[in-house]
Amino acid sequence: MDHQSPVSANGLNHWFGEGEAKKQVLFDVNLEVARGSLTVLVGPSGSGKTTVLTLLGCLRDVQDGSVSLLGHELHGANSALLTSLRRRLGFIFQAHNLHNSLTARQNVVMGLDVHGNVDPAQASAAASHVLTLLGLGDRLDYLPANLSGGQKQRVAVARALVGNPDIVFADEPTAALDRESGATVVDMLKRLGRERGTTTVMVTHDNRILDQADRIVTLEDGQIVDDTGAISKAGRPRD
Ligand SMILES: Nc1ncnc2c1ncn2[C@@H]1O[C@H](COP(=O)(O)OP(=O)(O)OP(=O)(O)O)[C@@H](O)[C@H]1O
Repeated sequence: MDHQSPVSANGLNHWFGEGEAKKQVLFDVNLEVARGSLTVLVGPSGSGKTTVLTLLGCLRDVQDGSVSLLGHELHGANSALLTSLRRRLGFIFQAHNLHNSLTARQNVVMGLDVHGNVDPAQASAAASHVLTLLGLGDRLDYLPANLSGGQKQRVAVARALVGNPDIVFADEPTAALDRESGATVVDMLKRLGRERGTTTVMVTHDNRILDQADRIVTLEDGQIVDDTGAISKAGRPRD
């Protein structure tokens, strides 16, 4: 049915700044991600990981080269297309941006708002379900102020996943999590990959995730210098 890679970059270059200060930060990045896989971007600070993630996730305009997302070219895409594509994506960032006046469950329901008319009872049930899977079944009606950092991060993960996104983009999603919570999040992403074909692209330094990744792409100075794990394989080759 869907033989196309859900996300790919071809000859991707990117610059920040203007005039004298203009600086190229990505150089000819080529990447094709397999549906349902967990791909991890690693590399030193400043190597371009977040820039790649935000370009693939249509959070930044493509300046040069091509990004194909769910079969659509992002270079030159109009805002209507970008908006409709973003509805099919889930984002997990380190700064979890929860609404402080809303409960955990209400925050997760917000993740469904982009989908328009969702029955409130169904939305609430879906939010409860995902939060429970992430070990927060007894915290549904807590405000963020009464949750730990790790619990808040799991609420943010639930919010990203509740709408059944086709692709999840995550930037250090487990940094604030203890071992067990981190494992729960990764297990869930892997399971969604197997069962629903959800594709995850993640920036992380977390060794526990590297062990589970189907593919590890290493960036240095804006270039891919290593790419471990073939697109057609479900499991990363072990060395
Ligand atoms: N908004 C911006 N304006 C100017 N330069 C930027 C901007 N964002 C990133 N950069 C520069 O682009 C390069 C790549 O940054 P990026 O954040 O993508 O790297 P990273 O690998 O994600 O780093 P980290 O691991 O520290 O988050 C760095 O040199 C950074 O200083």
